[in-house]
Amino acid sequence: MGQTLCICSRGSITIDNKRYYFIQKLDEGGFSYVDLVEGVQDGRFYALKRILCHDREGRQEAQTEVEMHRLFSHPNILGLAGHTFIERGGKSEAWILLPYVQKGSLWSVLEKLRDKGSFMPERRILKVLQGICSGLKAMHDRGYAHRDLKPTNVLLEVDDRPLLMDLGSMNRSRMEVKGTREAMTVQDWAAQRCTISYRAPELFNVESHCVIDDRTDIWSLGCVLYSMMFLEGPYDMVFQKGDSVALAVQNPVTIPQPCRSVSPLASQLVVTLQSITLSAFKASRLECIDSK
Ligand SMILES: Nc1ncnc2c1ncn2[C@@H]1O[C@H](COP(=O)(O)OP(=O)(O)OP(=O)(O)O)[C@@H](O)[C@H]1O
Repeated sequence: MGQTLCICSRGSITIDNKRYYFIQKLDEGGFSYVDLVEGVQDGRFYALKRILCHDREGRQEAQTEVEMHRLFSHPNILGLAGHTFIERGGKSEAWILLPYVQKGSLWSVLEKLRDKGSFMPERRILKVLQGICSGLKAMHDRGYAHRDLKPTNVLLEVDDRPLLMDLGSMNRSRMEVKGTREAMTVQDWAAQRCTISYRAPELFNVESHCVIDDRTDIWSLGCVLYSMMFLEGPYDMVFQKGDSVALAVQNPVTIPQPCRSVSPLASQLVVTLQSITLSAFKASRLECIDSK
């Protein structure tokens, strides 16, 4: 995979000896451009994610993203259709070819509901949540964490089957931090790679002796569930107002009142998910203090 590529004049590209026509731009992420392309042989649509790698580290990160897609063959994790690296003017660009998911991201679905003054029925929320949990579990079972779970990183198939995507921040779920320097490295990495309003508390101020694990994803999962229930993330407003998210995540999450359309059980679930991770985080801090 990733051996050959040519860019032809009629707006087509070749990856692994297969030709694809450029159709249109799809979206832009923080690290990439995403275009819609069509396979000449199979007539299928694909999303071509292009990541500009500024240095060797950037290239390695893109390579890791490719490997993470390859590692999983799961109904709730986006697969890989092909990839290549191209070199241009001393810089390299990673081209990651992914199956195109027409309905788009969970976030775009939530935005449309909000614009219509509508909401997501609880049954639908639970179905999507179950799929997300299943994809996350597959990652955690193999010793990896997603680290950037959020509604823009979940694609929805027409039947609402969620697909976890943007695997560029994934790494081994257990990170043992030994000393201030390592703590700063993890904290700086999290500041770049884990979206602030879905970032777990332990990644804001990384302790100098601690273990970071896959509970960071469970925190983000709680935020995603909250977004499905209230059509905005629990810390979106805090961030938009310019207040400190790092501070806000230390306190219990607030449920908008009056709490429309969701049962007390569902609101309790979001609070529980987050309090589990927050208390685990506080307990691990106490262990750190004790062991010093
Ligand atoms: N396979 C796909 N099918 C449909 N749309 C896609 C696909 N892949 C990406 N997109 C669209 O492109 C957007 C950006 O993709 P992606 O999140 O992978 O980029 P990114 O640069 O890593 O973004 P960020 O780091 O800002 O989350 C997605 O939110 C989605 O709207």
